[in-house]
Amino acid sequence: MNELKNIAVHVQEVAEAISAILEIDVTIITNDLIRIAATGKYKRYIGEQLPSGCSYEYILKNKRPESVIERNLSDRCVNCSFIENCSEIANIGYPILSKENEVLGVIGLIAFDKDKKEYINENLSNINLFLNKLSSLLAGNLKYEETIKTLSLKNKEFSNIANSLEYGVILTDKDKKILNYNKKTLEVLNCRHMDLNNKYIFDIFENINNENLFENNIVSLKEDLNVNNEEFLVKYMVNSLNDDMKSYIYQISKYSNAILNAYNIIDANENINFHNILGQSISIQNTITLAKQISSGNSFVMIRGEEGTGKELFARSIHNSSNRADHPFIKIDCKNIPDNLLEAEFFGYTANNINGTQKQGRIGKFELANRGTIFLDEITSIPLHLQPKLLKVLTENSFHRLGSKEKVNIDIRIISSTSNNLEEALEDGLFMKDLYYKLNVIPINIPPLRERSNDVEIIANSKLKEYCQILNKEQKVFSEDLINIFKNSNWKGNIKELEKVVEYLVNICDEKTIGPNCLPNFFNEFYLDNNIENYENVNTNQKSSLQDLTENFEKKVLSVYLDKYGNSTKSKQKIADLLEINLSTLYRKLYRYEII
Ligand SMILES: Nc1ncnc2c1ncn2[C@@H]1O[C@H](COP(=O)(O)OP(=O)(O)OP(=O)(O)O)[C@@H](O)[C@H]1O
Repeated sequence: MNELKNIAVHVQEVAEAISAILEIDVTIITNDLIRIAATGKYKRYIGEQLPSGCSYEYILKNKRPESVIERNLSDRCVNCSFIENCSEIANIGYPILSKENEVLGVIGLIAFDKDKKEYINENLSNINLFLNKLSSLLAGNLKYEETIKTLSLKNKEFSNIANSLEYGVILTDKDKKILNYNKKTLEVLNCRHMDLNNKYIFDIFENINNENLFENNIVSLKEDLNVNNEEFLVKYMVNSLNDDMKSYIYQISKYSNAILNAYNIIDANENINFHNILGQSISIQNTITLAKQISSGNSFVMIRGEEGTGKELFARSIHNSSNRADHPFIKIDCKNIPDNLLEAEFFGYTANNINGTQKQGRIGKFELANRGTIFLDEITSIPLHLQPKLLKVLTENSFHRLGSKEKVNIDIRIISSTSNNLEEALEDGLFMKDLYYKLNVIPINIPPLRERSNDVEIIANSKLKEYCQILNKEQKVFSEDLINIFKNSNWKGNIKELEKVVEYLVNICDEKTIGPNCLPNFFNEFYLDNNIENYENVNTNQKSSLQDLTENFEKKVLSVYLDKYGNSTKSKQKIADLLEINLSTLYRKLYRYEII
């Protein structure tokens, strides 16, 4: 589309102005020979195409002004398809050129009688000068129009971006007077337009710090806006061309939401559920059934089990199956947070001003978990002095942030866990009995892996599949021998440990079938230490002679040593030495058990 058409109204005004000054008819055409403005006779032809071969075509082509003073003598008119009907006796045309020297159209002055023809003829150079100025003016207007349109589009784009943001954005001038804000601002601050219009940023926030650019300021609202007593994270940026041309952008989010979002990003909790808990053994199936049964209630749950048995997995599954699932699941690692920091971790603290130094407040995990679940991991590590406070909070469903007198009401479900001997801690007075009763409403015990060796194969194979995918390796399988070793291992670290061994094997074993030869040394040692001498593994229900059992055990010992030290003659000599038998005795036994 020709750009002049975008400013057609303005072009017509220019045409009228020229005509009024020079008292000559004016027409303005585009570079595709469409008349977009005209005065006098030609006004009714606005919008129509000019005849082909007309004198303006030359101007468009040559980008130079032209004048036709003697129509019938001019070679500019001989090719014109309208020549027979044309009543013009003289004209002058001036090209409208852009800054880039592109021709946009032509301004034409037309004489229909002798007087006007003479006027043109006598004032040719002055008229040209005048038209030159007008042509530049029109081209300039076009640029201006384009700039305005681009700016309006940009403005729209920025305002749409600002309105799609998840946080509030306030724009102020250099004196911090509010100029604009996005829709989210009203929602985040829970206020109305009238609370922000014609206000300064200091009229909105209580203790906004103007020094810390780009830093998050924790601020609260001024008293009259302060409905929910919430705190906000405010970050601000300066836009500046010079000292006078300066504005500020304030990015505002609710403090609790900001922290919670950060948790949600770090903590990919939402997909974990009971279907993630593997195992067919009766003991784990019973545990899952119980956990499912109690998940919908609000009663506190205490999960007990050795290290790595899946306590957290159960806790998350319970939360995600409960009607709290849409609210946070927040884990507090009681064992790894120093005693003196645990209380602040639980309940948070308020901003204070010590020795003139502003200390920012911090929201506690109990506040963050409101309406959700707190998973208190390893509760026996909660220091004695904190236990009565915790009991009080859980009884009253409210607490105070450290340094604050204000009560914060909460609605949370506690799932606690321990892998320690809690009875011993109770006996020794290291854990308050009342707190224990409060937390232990529904006890869930997770059996260790060694008591459900049938689950080992399922879990090992499932983790193998998972790690092959994670580590981008071809799908591998475990050999039967390796599965047997796994089944007979002690797994002190339970599933967590099995998982690590599987991860190790996927990393280092290149073969498709992973056998015992890939096992790490530490595993062999662990296995030897814990299993060969582990007589608990003897199946007492099976009817076997002592000789059979002994031979079985002997075969197992020899296999494990062969796996560990290898099958070469030198290795066999080493095994014989270690087991304090002759090399020939070792060979005899290997042949007998068919493991050579
Ligand atoms: N039954 C199970 N099926 C599949 N994976 C499991 C199972 N139990 C535990 N896991 C996995 O084992 C690892 C350890 O589980 P989790 O952290 O829940 O155990 P934990 O008892 O809380 O451990 P810790 O005592 O070290 O805190 C996790 O990767 C978890 O997904």
